[in-house]
Amino acid sequence: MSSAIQAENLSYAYNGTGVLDNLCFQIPKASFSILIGPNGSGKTTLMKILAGILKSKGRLSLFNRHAAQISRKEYARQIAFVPQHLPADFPFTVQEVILMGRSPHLGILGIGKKNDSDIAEKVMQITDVTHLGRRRLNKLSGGELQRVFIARALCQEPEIILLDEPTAFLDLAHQIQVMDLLEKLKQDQNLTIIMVSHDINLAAMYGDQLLLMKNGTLLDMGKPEKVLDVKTLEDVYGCVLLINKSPLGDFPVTTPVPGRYLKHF
Ligand SMILES: Nc1ncnc2c1ncn2[C@@H]1O[C@H](COP(=O)(O)OP(=O)(O)OP(=O)(O)O)[C@@H](O)[C@H]1O
Repeated sequence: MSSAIQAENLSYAYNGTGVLDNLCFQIPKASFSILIGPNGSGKTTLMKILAGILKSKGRLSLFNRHAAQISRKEYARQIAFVPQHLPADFPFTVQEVILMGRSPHLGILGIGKKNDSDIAEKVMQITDVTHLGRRRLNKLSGGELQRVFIARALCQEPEIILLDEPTAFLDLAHQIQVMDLLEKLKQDQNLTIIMVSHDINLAAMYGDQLLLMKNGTLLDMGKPEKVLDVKTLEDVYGCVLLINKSPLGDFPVTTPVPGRYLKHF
C-alpha cells in the first residue's frame, strides 16, 4: 500500500524541552489513523508538525516527497487541519468561513472558481450545517462550531485531513455522524484521515491503525485489537481497565473501572 505520510526520526522541543522523541511511522494512503495517549503525551504537537505549523527535526514526507520541498500553497491543498481549539471570534458567517477553505485553490489575483460555492454547499449538507449558513461563529454551540470547521477543512478538498479531538464537543448522534462521514470519505474518495481522540472506544471502532503515544514516544501502532492490550493501557494511563470484545464486531471495548469496584480486581 502506498504511503501518504512517512515520518523518520521526528523530534521536537519547546524552548529546549524535548516533547517528541525520534518518532518513526508510516500512514498508508486512504487509511483512518487515530492517535491516542494520555494528556501531555505529544499528540497535538505531532499534529501541528504534520500540518506544517511546527518544524521538527527528522524527515517528513508526503506522498513520497520531502515536506521541505513542498510549497506552502501546495501543502495547504494536500493537508487540511482542524485544530483542537477553534477560533469563535471571527467576524464572519458560517458560510463565509467554510468558503475560506477554498483559498489554497484560488487562481491568480485570488479569484475563485465557479464551483467553489457548489463545493461549499455540498460540504455544508454532509456536515449538517446548512441551516447555520448565515449565523455568526460566535453565536454557535461548541458542537456546531466543530462541525463548521470540519466543513471548512473538507471544502479545501484535501488528500489528507488532520483532526485534533473533533468529536470532543459532539453529542452521541453527531459523533457517529462525523465518524461515519470520515469513513465514507476514506472509502469513496481515498481521503487519508489522521485524528487525535481521547475516546478509545470510537478509536477502536473506526481506526484502521491506532498510534499509542506516551511521554513523547510512539509506544505502539497497529490494529486496535493489537494496540489496545489491557496491561499496556493500564500502564500508560495509570488506571484499572476492563477490555471486552464488542458485541458489534471484531474490536475491543474499554471500560475504566471506578474506585468503588476496585476491590473486585
Ligand atoms: N506552546 C508550548 N510551549 C511549551 N510547552 C508546550 C507547548 N505546547 C505544549 N507543550 C508541552 O508539550 C507537551 C506535549 O503537549 P501536547 O499538547 O502535544 O500533548 P497532548 O498529548 O496533545 O495533550 P492533551 O491530550 O492534553 O491535549 C506537554 O508537556 C505540554 O505541556
